[in-house]
Amino acid sequence: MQSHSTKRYYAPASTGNLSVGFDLLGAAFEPVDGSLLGDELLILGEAAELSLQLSGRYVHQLPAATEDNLVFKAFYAFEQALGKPLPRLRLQLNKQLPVGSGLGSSACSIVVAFYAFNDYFGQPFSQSELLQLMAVAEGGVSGSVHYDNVAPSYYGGLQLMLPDSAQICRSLPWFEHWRVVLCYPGTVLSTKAARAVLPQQLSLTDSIAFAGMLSRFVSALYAGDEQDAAAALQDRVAEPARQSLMPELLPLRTALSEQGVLHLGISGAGPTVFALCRDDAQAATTAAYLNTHYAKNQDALTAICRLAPQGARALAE
Ligand SMILES: Nc1ncnc2c1ncn2[C@@H]1O[C@H](COP(=O)(O)OP(=O)(O)O)[C@@H](O)[C@H]1O
Ligand SMILES: N[C@@H](CCOP(=O)(O)O)C(=O)O
Repeated sequence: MQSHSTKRYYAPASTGNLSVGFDLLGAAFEPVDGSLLGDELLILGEAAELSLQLSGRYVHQLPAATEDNLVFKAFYAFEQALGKPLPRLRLQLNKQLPVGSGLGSSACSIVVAFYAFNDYFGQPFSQSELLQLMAVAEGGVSGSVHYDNVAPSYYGGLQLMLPDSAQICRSLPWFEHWRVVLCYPGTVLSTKAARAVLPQQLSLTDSIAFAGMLSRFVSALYAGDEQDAAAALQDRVAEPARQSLMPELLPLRTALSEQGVLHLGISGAGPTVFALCRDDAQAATTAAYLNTHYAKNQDALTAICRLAPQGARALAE
């Protein structure tokens, strides 16, 4: 039961890379049916000890020890960054995103936690300071700092990372009628493991292709050229190395492409795939197709989404 002083916070799921922007591009998504696809954190009150209750559809995928939970770690990281002791909180994490899924699950818990602590303790950190704390925490999980999940989950929308810029990232335009079907098969693939297969170096040809395709995508978004934007969704960095971890990707892409789907790519580090659809009708048939041909077990999740304009936020109590 919630007490009167309970505060509720939420952060949305995100797709890192969006095929064309390895570690540099990420989008927050929300189901078109109005449901929430993301983690929720409740601050139930204050107490002598920090505590965390766990609930939600994917609670069974979380580490058994509370101390290993990223929400717990986020509290201590927040306190350390602040440089003064904070009152201990009674927390509840409603874990609605599968872990090791490619839906930015670790980032989502990190983002909702830092957002909640910053709000609860009177906004001691600016947005970009908070985002940096989130990215460092995410780097602790995946093995290297990358912003392509924390930035969209925090700010919402489609975010392009801006290396060496104080602003860190910037929102890009999007085609409002586009739909994205996210399909998580129900099997776990850790981001760390999926990063371990990546090449340590790119050839000059691949480097130019990577920069070129990302530029083409961004330029097409600004030009309002939907066809060219979809055509630019090509991954020259991670996908070639990760195909062996996701052998169903190419056959699924071929089948969906024959049905007119604009693109099928790996969401984050996988195993979730995202299908870019031109409208609601195509998204519905694509969701049914992926549910039949890619979902593996009861943990599987298929959602028809649109870009989430809003990221982390407080929910009505
Ligand atoms: N609240 C949490 N949400 C997600 N993962 C968590 C959480 N707390 C701890 N973890 C651990 O963090 C790691 C997240 O794995 P990762 O492959 O990065 O997931 P994802 O790709 O879905 O973000 C796992 O080892 C998981 O046990
Ligand atoms: N750019 C990262 C994105 C990882 O996303 P996740 O949702 O799988 O954690 C990568 O491709 O490694």
